[in-house]
Amino acid sequence: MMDRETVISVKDLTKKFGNFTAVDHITLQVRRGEIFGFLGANGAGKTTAMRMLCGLSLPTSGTGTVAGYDIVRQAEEIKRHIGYMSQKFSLYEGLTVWENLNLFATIYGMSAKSIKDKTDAVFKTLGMENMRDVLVKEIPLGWKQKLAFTTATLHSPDVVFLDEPTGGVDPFTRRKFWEMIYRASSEGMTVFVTTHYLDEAEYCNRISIMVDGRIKALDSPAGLKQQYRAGTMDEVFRIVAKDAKRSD
Ligand SMILES: Nc1ncnc2c1ncn2[C@@H]1O[C@H](COP(=O)(O)OP(=O)(O)OP(=O)(O)O)[C@@H](O)[C@H]1O
Repeated sequence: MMDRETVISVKDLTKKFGNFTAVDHITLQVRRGEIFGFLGANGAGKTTAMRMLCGLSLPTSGTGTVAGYDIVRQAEEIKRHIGYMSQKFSLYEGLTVWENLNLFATIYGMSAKSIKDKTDAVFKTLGMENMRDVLVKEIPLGWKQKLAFTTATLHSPDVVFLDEPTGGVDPFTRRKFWEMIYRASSEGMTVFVTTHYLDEAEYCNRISIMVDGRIKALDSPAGLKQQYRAGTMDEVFRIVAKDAKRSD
């Protein structure tokens, strides 16, 4: 039986495309408030696995629950209880910062009052008050990422899935983005994040490393470094992924 603090739990999750097994029997559990890093080389199967966890794609076999809902039978419920941000985040470039927030909040079914309270708080925390009426296409990438994270979490989901959320920005801007992740996690939100930046892997509570559709390693950054006698996560990753066949 799953305990109440387990927010993601999957067993032998598998996805095949024809004869090709993109995700091969992965098993993992993630706790409430945990920051879980989902690493793997290109083509390892991260996005495919994440889509199944978000209720966007059905597994070929295996079982699992996200936020207490069954990934096969209750995909629609899952979509309501999670947030999702991908690298090509879904902001509307031709709308202002405020209009974007308002649009997503309305889609989530939030009341006018809670939209106002929440967005006022967001502008304040992010120091974005003076960007309220600026078109999204005119703000820097780092701000867009923060805004995309904010829109993905406005409805206080149990889990937020972040697919390479900080692609293309410098280490300082990435660090700032991670401050938002920590804040969300300290408020009890579970964060499931893929990244290619191994410095970011160090910020996670636990990490799994996928190779050719399978989870080859899973532990805290310190635990993995110890296990592989490595000084950095970069080294750990190279050791674990060295026999990968799919990486390009
Ligand atoms: N709809 C599909 N049909 C056929 N093959 C697919 C499909 N989606 C993904 N694949 C294949 O499954 C494998 C895993 O892809 P996936 O996008 O999940 O990897 P990833 O780990 O997210 O990689 P990246 O870091 O490059 O995004 C790849 O070999 C990909 O070509």
